[in-house]
Amino acid sequence: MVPGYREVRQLGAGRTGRVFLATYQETGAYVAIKYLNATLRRDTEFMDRFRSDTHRLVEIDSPDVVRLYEYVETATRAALVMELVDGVSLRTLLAEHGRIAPEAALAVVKSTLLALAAAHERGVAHRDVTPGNILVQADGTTQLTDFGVVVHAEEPGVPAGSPPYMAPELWTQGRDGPPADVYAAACVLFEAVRGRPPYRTENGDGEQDVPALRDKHLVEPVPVEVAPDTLRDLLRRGMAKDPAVRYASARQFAAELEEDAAAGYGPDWEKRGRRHLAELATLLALRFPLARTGPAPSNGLRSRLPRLPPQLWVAGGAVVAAVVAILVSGGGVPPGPGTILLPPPEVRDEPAPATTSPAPTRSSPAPRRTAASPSPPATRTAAPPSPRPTRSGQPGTSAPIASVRAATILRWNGTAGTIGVSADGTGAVRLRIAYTRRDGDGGAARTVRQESRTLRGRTSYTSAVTHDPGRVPCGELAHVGILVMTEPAAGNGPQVSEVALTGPDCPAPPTPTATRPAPPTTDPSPSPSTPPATPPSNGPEARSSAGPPAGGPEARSSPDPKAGLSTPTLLTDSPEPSGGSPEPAGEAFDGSQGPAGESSGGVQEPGFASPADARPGAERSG
Ligand SMILES: Nc1ncnc2c1ncn2[C@@H]1O[C@H](COP(=O)(O)OP(=O)(O)OP(=O)(O)O)[C@@H](O)[C@H]1O
Repeated sequence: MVPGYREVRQLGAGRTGRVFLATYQETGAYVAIKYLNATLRRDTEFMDRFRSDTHRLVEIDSPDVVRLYEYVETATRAALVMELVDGVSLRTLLAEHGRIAPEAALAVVKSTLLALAAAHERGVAHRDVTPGNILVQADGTTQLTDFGVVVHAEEPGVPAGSPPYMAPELWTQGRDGPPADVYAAACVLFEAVRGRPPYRTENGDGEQDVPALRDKHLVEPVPVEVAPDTLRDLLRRGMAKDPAVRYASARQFAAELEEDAAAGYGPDWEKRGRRHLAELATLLALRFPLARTGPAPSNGLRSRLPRLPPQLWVAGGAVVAAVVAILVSGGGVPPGPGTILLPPPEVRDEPAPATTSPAPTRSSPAPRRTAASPSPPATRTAAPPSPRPTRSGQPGTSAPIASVRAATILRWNGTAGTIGVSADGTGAVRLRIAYTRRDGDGGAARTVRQESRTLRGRTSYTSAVTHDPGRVPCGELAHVGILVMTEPAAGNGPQVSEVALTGPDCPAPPTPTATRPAPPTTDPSPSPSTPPATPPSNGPEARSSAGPPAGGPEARSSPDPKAGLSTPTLLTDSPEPSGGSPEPAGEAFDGSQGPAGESSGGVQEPGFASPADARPGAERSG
């Protein structure tokens, strides 16, 4: 383990190394640490270039780039300590949801291009722009990671990179650089709206036929005809075979994308795109690094297993057993000559952001240090950084906002529940709630309803929710879930809870020997007109409970026939030490509660697509 950090668990492994969730011991802040694999470490040409890139990468302070805090190299390890992004990769999102709406694709690629521009302007190329290196957070913002970490394909003579995204000049001259990054970003734009990269060649075993793929990149026209009209020019120029015909820079591409997107989808295209991404990402919230972990410990690591639903609650994918082991410690990285210590994670107090439009600026890193000793630099002594810098990214909100410490599902039984929110200030907090249903034991969860509420004027809120879970057929099982997130994002991340409701017993089949009609019986299944929130005594029964992934009291499910009778109102409030705010209610509904995808007052933001809208065939084309 890198000195000064404590490993929590492995987040994943790819072709270039393994990534761990870790905490910075001194402050408890979460970070992600990537260990480069041995093949890369043995490649001296790669290492020389990479080392020099890291010196420039550590200086990039852009909301679109995953911040590099430290690069630590010893004789046996090379580790990148990075900002932890509590989200999923675009690759995972596309694998689960298929293609995404054009506005969402444009929003991702705009952010990616701005990230590339920030790096290019410092003389660093990414070299491997793929959906796997774009991380999507619960608020729909995205960040680009893995700059310069690129491997050679298995085939001899194939340049380093990911073949589905490699520009012609890379194939023919091995020329990487900004134009090749622009090409790859355009390929990602195509993939986001089509659900597959622009060129595909698979041999019989489902593996890529790399030489055939090379030929397609070199000669086959860009398949713009299958893309929405608005995107066609962008794809044509972004993926031009000749780098001289391509956009001159990532920044120019971003500017033209912005223009075309506004012309094709209206001025609020980005807001809609981010909301769409936010919804798709939060449906995968149990895959977020912190969903399994809980809030950052203030001092050291809390040694406890996360409380999790027994099954991963995801849409569009198989339900997988979530067996999580927390790895409390890892092998130590022996300090030695050659250790390079770059600036440590930024240490910040966490004032509530003053405005919502730009992402908070991260302070410039401290001057770079080179040290042979593992002792932390002097700048590591201040207060803890936040678990993740809360990016504002709250499109459309203009009221002052608070920073949200935690959102907790205090109670959830499938028809009613209680959500607690604590904030550091009295500014507005948007509470977003999605309700899901999954029938049977397997299957995918689908969002059946979503709502949002604005909380303001207090620092602590308790908000009641009610929900009609729908009918559960006799003898069957339905899993009814609630997903809670806030804007700004809560320090403990999105919260989820799911309960299983069982339908009533099925009536026994009539016996064939009966000679006269049986006396009338009550239909054990609730009729569709049964009031939703008052399940009959033989109605759906909550069979199991699932606690929130982290923090706060566990959501216990118990059948509560009275639950849900009350209108969703609010709220209790913790007294302010200053004597309390004269402000009235802390919660204001900013819309009604309608089925997902329905336009219902202020809840469904214009163009806030439901997951169904994102599925193939639902695209808007120019
Ligand atoms: N800064 C980060 N914050 C949170 N998760 C991260 C971060 N960096 C990487 N991850 C996650 O760690 C996992 C492994 O990442 P890694 O970059 O090693 O593999 P990859 O991108 O899947 O493949 P490749 O190495 O081929 O690029 C992925 O699930 C990725 O989303």
